[in-house]
Amino acid sequence: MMKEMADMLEIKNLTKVLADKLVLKNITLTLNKGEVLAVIGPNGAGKSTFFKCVVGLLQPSSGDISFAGRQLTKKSLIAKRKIGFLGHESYLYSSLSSVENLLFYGKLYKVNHLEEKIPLLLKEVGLHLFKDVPIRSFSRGMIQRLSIARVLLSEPEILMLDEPHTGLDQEAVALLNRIILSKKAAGISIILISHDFEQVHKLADRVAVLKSGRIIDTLTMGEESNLYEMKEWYEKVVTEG
Ligand SMILES: Nc1ncnc2c1ncn2[C@@H]1O[C@H](COP(=O)(O)OP(=O)(O)OP(=O)(O)O)[C@@H](O)[C@H]1O
Repeated sequence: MMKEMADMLEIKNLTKVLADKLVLKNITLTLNKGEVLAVIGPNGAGKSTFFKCVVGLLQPSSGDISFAGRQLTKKSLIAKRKIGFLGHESYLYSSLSSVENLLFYGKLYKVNHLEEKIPLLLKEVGLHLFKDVPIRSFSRGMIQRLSIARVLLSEPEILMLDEPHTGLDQEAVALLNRIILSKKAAGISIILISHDFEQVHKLADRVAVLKSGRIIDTLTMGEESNLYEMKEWYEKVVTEG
């Protein structure tokens, strides 16, 4: 039981073949409760494919994924309910308002107390003044804020955020980081894909480097770790790995 609490997500020997190419090669990773893990790596390394396999948008070619000690199967609902996935697409409906979009997803995921939760979430992401406007008029940053609200709506225990800072202004980056750190403090486990070393340094407890479909090294961040050293480590690992 203790082990189940510690290991929120356990990925063992995950592989994925796409169009005859081995895109993920034996990925083994564990995510602990309340941990922020950053996955970094060059373009095309397989980061997004890795996320899609874990959340069930892609079927892994082989390997095991367990959530709190329970194996995720092909049609597992656990992944959908417990893992909140923020990908490159917003999955939002442009003709609907913020409130309507969140109502739609809330009903889909059978979220309780939707009427109370939606205004609170829109306030949390700073969109409450635009709550009834069809989102087709939204900027990229506003869409990203609403996507974050959508992901948080079902109160996931794991957040998987694929390049969540992309397209956000400084204020929105700060807001997103506050949300990430407050969820971590509440015991939520978070995996983050990012090309932004500054944000990775601010947020991550551990950093994993994915290159050519393999995790080639990981780094545990301490109190003392600095951004410059993290970048140096990454450059070395990617050059040699
Ligand atoms: N549907 C697909 N069919 C064939 N190959 C694919 C498909 N999707 C992705 N790939 C290939 O898989 C590899 C990994 O792509 P992926 O998007 O996961 O990388 P990434 O690390 O997220 O890259 P980036 O940092 O550029 O977002 C790339 O070589 C890509 O061309």
